[in-house]
Amino acid sequence: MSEEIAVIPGDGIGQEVVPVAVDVLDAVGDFEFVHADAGDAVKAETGTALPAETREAVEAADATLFGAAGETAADVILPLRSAVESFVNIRPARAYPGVDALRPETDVVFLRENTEGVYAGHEDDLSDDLSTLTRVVTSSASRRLAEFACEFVEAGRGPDGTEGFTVTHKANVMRKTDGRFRDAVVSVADERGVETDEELMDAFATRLPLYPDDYDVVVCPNLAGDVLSDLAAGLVGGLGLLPSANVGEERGLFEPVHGTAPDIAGQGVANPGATVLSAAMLLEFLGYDEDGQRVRDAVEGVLADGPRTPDLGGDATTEQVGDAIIDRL
Ligand SMILES: NC(=O)c1ccc[n+]([C@@H]2O[C@H](COP(=O)([O-])OP(=O)(O)OC[C@H]3O[C@@H](n4cnc5c(N)ncnc54)[C@H](O)[C@@H]3O)[C@@H](O)[C@H]2O)c1
Ligand SMILES: CC(C)[C@H](C(=O)O)[C@@H](O)C(=O)O
Repeated sequence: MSEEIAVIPGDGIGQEVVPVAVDVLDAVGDFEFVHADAGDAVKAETGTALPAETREAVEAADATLFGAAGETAADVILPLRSAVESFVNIRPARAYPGVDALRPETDVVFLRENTEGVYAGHEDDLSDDLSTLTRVVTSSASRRLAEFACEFVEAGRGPDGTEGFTVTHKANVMRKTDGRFRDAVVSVADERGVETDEELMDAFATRLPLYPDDYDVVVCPNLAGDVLSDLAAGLVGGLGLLPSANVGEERGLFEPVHGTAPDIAGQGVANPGATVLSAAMLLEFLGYDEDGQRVRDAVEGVLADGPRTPDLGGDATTEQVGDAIIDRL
């Protein structure tokens, strides 16, 4: 292994959890790490939240590990997702043995459209009283996401080797935009013979907590994927456990779903699980499936036996949990 990995801790607990994930990657491989800055602190210092050299480091690297940015998050992570040309954000949410979860049966993977929707829209103040936002949906991006979703389930990458997926949307109201999204996704799945079911996203938000067993892979528009994956985090033990992979044709950016957690930042007690699990996704993206699985097993072992950080009812520090994960490796 000699791949180059760009490492951007960012702000808040990003500075605490990313070093743990780098140590984990270092323990299983021989990577070249290129450190780069982004976020609120670098903006305060230099006037820009995303320096050109950081973007260049991400474009040059084989993969990127990102922590979180604060107020400037949208100015950092959205351009970085596009710097790796990622069209899908994979967000697995599962409960782990030993972790007190609201819904221990939860095992669901969100495949979030990563380029469009309101995130690609233009926001305007048109008067003292009126602000507007446009929403962008193309058949091509929706079809590309659907192709990925089909390949994902065909390759058995979904929970329990599921062979189909759920598509969630609000095409009953946003008939043009979500209608286009829904039609494109369903027609690709039909062409490929992949089974789908559809659910309006408001009903989905009720049904997921009630019947988590009913869902394995969920394909959703960009904003819906953001909100629904956080909802799922609440079912499995919190944001400290949700990793994500922004995947493009050639490059990927891996980040926890959580943000900078200002309420606990600086205390050294953030749960590094989400970021270490993101590093496991990075390893798999680079083709090191066995190492990715080893990391996942180590995290799972520590979650089961402890030590655990306070968000999971323990009293361990980030560093102690990191050391325990590395001991298992
Ligand atoms: N990708 C990103 O960079 C990203 C993502 C989300 C939010 N943000 C930014 O983060 C800042 C804070 O946002 P927020 O408070 O809404 O969301 P958050 O994810 O930072 O925190 C929400 C809650 O979850 C807890 N939490 C999150 N991660 C945790 C971890 N690893 N271990 C233990 N507890 C954890 C926090 O303590 C907090 O109570 C905002 O400025 C927001 O813009 C950035
Ligand atoms: C901070 C924000 C731009 C980001 C998003 O909406 O994608 C965050 O909520 C996330 O889930 O990573």
